[in-house]
Amino acid sequence: MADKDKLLELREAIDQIDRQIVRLLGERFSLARRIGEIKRQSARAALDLSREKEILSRIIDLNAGVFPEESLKAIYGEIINTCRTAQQPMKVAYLGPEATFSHVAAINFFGQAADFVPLEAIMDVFEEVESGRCQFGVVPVENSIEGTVTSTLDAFSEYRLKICGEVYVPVAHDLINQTGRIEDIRKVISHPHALAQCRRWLRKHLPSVPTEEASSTAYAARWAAVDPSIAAIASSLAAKTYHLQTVAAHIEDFRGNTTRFLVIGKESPRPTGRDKTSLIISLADKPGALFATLQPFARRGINMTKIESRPVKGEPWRYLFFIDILGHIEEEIVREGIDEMSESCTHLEWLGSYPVGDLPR
Ligand SMILES: C=C(O[C@@H]1C=C(C(=O)O)C=C[C@H]1O)C(=O)O
Repeated sequence: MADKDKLLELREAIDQIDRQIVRLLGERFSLARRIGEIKRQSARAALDLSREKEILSRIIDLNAGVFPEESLKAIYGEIINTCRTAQQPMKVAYLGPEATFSHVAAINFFGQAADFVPLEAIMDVFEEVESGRCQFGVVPVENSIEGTVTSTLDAFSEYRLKICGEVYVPVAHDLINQTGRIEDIRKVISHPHALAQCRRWLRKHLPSVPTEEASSTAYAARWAAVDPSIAAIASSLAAKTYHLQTVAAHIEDFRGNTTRFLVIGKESPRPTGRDKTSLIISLADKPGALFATLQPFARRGINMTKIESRPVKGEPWRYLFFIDILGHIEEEIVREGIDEMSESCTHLEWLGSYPVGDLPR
């Protein structure tokens, strides 16, 4: 057969497969909608992360190895995210404006099909979810260089919301402006953290150009979009969103900079087999109080991944402790550990159990 005929034949086979894929995607979407109706009748949550995890690992096993695994995961992730929206409108509040790293985290967790609502402050995100105007919210909780985002921790003691998931986002900073030319830059604008994280690069490449602080990297990008003399340090999503060009990518002085985000909602997901549990406790004012509260986990071999103290507002020198442990509250060993812990603290609140997020590679 001539090359031309062979090409036509193979392309016809691909067209045929695409028709099947699109038909099957529609069928999958309709089935998800029917499942959604049953869930509604029985007042079950639409989002079922443990079922999603089962599906994803089965899909990876089914793959004969020809199709690259990371791409398969990404495609399937997006299919599942879209099928979720057949069951429930996924309205997701995040710390805006558009193209912040919170937005990147929200897209990573909920896919492109969700309805994203940018808000001005972390408190607003909690408010929007508590009021039910959004089903979920995404807020930053910790950066690997700058440490804890204290306003997020503080909001947990004011709102009765649960953690539904965590997302780790690599923080890569790009220098962006209208032309992509370094010669056009008269001022560099960004969030103080981003400026601090790119200090050495700026000193080397733009030594005489002044910098100015903005309330977020995305605001800085918005600014650059209306002023050709300004460059912003922001995410590549910000460059795309505000139609800017990249002068230089990855200008951060330290690689591996990562931010952990929390997904908040009204209820926590079921166990998936690899989960984390978050708690807030307060202690009696006596020697060994913290030691006594943590012992129930140590004895059971439960790994504590984080402990952080925050002052109690209006009660000087009293503290709340935020604790993360590995495991789900529905696992007996975790439940018992928490029950025993509650005997030695003055207050204990379960913030949620949720799947452990993947660390960026
Ligand atoms: C379809 C379902 O609902 C949602 C969508 C899923 C999917 O598209 O595979 C899986 C779990 C749920 O988050 C289901 O529960 O089976």
